Amino acid sequence: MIELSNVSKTYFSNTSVGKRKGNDKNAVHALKNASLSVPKGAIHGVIGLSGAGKSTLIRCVNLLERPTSGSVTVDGQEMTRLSNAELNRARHRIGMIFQHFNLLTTRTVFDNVALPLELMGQKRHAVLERVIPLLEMVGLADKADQYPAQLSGGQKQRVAIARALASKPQVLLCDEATSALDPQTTSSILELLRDINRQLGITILLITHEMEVVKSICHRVSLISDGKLVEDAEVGDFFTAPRTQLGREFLNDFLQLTPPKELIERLMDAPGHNTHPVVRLTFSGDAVSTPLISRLARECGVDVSILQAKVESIQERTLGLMIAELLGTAAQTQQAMAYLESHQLQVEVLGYVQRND
Ligand SMILES: Nc1ncnc2c1ncn2[C@@H]1O[C@H](COP(=O)(O)OP(=O)(O)OP(=O)(O)O)[C@@H](O)[C@H]1O
Repeated sequence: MIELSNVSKTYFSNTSVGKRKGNDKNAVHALKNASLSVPKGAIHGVIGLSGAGKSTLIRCVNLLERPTSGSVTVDGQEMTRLSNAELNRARHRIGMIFQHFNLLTTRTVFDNVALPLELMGQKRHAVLERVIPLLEMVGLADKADQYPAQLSGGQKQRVAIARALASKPQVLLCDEATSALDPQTTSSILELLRDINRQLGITILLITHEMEVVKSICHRVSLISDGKLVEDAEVGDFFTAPRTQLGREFLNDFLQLTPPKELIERLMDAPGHNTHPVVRLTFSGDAVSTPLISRLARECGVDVSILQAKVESIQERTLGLMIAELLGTAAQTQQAMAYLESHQLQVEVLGYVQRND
């Protein structure tokens, strides 16, 4: 449904032709050869740090930003080749919501939702027939005559969602749609988006910097870093086995499983006299319910001192995480790590600590 093929976007500080040819030292390469494929009916998340290029990417889908190179295809139509008139028509099939809602403050709730229909030249009775059910769907039928200033953040986003759906789009783009909302309102908006996806079959592409959003509603996720898409995975896989260091950092921040500060201060990069490895273990699937830690003691002669542990449920997959110190000789701890890896645990050595006992 949405295909980005080698999309790059460079912002030039100076629009002169000579500078555009590559001499502009202040040019920002916000997207670098990004390729992405979102099938019909999917909810796809793009996660990344601030400045990574998320907004640029999502705005390239409906050409609010025109890519510098590459192609964007939505529902079989190559957006990057359309004339302005064709692009306007194509945009009716792509709804968009924003972090700060972008409602017109001088229009009522009803009139905000009606706006895209009016712009399409629809008659009043057709507008009425479309807007009332939309307001019912987002739970705001009783607020039709109110103005945005009279609404909460969550209610404003509901109006924005109804407005985005007014032209019966097949794709909904969500630009940090819940970032300005508290956690409870965030989950109610995410639930609404999930319902819209299920009931109307609308394909959703969302950008976020929050793992919770990805965990709650996405089927698949891409990780963006410095303008490049560096991971693309099923959500369950991303949460159980991120392939990049940045992916692991997002996961660790989300799970808040970092070694205690006191331990970090004592961690050494390399093993030394009387040191023991401190490891972060990630396990999923069968490994969660297997008593591997007690087997380490029996089979490798290694004691395990557990410093932190957590079990999370992510879209019907169970994920276990643990930070532990492995106590034994160098040969024993090596054997223990190999044993864990052979049972599909991911083992990351965080460093080494000295023990004097
Ligand atoms: N109109 C613009 N002109 C020049 N540079 C821009 C423009 N828009 C974005 N950038 C730059 O492009 C890079 C990517 O910005 P973008 O807004 O896409 O990132 P983001 O991941 O959405 O960040 P955030 O989460 O902070 O909104 C940044 O370095 C940003 O400063």
